[in-house]
Amino acid sequence: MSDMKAALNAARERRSGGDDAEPNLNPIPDSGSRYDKPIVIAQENGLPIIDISAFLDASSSQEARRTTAKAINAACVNYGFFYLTGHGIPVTKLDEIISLARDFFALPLEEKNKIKRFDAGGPEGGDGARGYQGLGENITGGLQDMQEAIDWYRDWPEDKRKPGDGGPGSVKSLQGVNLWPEQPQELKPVYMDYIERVKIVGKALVHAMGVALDLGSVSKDAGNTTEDEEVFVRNCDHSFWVMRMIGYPPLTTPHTPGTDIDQFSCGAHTDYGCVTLLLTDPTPGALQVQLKDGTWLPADPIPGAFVVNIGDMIERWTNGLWKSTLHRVIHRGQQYRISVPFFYEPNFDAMVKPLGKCVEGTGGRAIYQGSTYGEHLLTKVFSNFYYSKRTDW
Ligand SMILES: N=C(N)NCCCC[C@H](N)C(=O)O
Ligand SMILES: O=C(O)CCC(=O)C(=O)O
Ligand SMILES: [Fe+2]
Repeated sequence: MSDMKAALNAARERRSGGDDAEPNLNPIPDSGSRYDKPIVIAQENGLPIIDISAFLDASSSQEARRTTAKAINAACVNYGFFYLTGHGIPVTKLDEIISLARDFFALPLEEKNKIKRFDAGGPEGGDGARGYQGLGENITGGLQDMQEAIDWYRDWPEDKRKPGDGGPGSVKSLQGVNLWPEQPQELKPVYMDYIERVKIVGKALVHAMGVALDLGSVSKDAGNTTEDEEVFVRNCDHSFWVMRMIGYPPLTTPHTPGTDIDQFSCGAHTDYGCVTLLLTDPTPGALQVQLKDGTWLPADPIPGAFVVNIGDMIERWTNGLWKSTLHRVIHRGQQYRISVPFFYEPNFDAMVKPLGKCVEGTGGRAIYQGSTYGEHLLTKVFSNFYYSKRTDW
């Protein structure tokens, strides 16, 4: 932990413009636009590439949809991860998202802290989950992640507040409104527009997943009205989405082969809900995905494509047929890395339990109990922050 602390302090020092400040704190990659190359449509030895356009275009044929759905099923059974193309969001828009994030993180800490996440010192005091989190504030697997970030969630309107006392696991931290930076000025309108577009892609994707599981063939005669290919679409019709804008300074401690890695940009974890649509800058070698044999595969960005992975709720709905895959970030590159995952999630109150069709297909026994997405999210949120007043770290 002391190495980690030293590294965090060194990074803070550099970013606050200490004596040995490096001039190139937050450089824009000099490779030009990341979208100046043609979109790759197939690749060897990597994650599969899925084109989602058949589920976005109302006039596409059943056959085209079936083909896409089959590819999704194979990708989800084998990896839980894939690249997504054909999403219809212009590359100029994606470039703008990354460059505005870069501009925000390059601001002085004092400016970023104007929208700091409310930290009352721990679960007992109640805390806010929305807003800016500085280096060292995020925890994964008990270790501090070398990253800073902003989290935005679906709005939680005042008149829909649930009673919450701010006690352990309280829903209070997720209620309220988002905190938006004043600088750069265009960030809020550009990101709000992006959220609307990426939600459409998320909806198409969970629709395709219902088709991929062949849920349309579930018999309604057997009194089953809750399982059909739109089951995920319905459970996400008020998606409690999360958007996270992350900045990663390069890790500072070299790793000795043969020893445990003790510093991560983001430690190994699974995502919590339905599908994550991840947009990153072109930095290679940072995001790694765990394969079934336990080895780690780099999931390097493909220009114009999202990296998509399924979350814990899809694993639960499919009774483990599709796994919510472990992934991690180890960024030892030269430049400051940006990523913007959009988590398209179920409704906060969606009850998630294994689908009958999936239970049948996985040996006949449900391996998960039912609970709501909100309950799952709350347990995660509270183990994710370094609380200022906790002393047991
Ligand atoms: N909504 C999501 N997935 N947010 C990002 C999760 C990063 C890992 C987290 N600290 C953990 O330990 O789960
Ligand atoms: O930065 C990345 O590439 C992935 C981040 C991630 O997995 C997460 O925030 O859940
Ligand atoms: Fe993740």
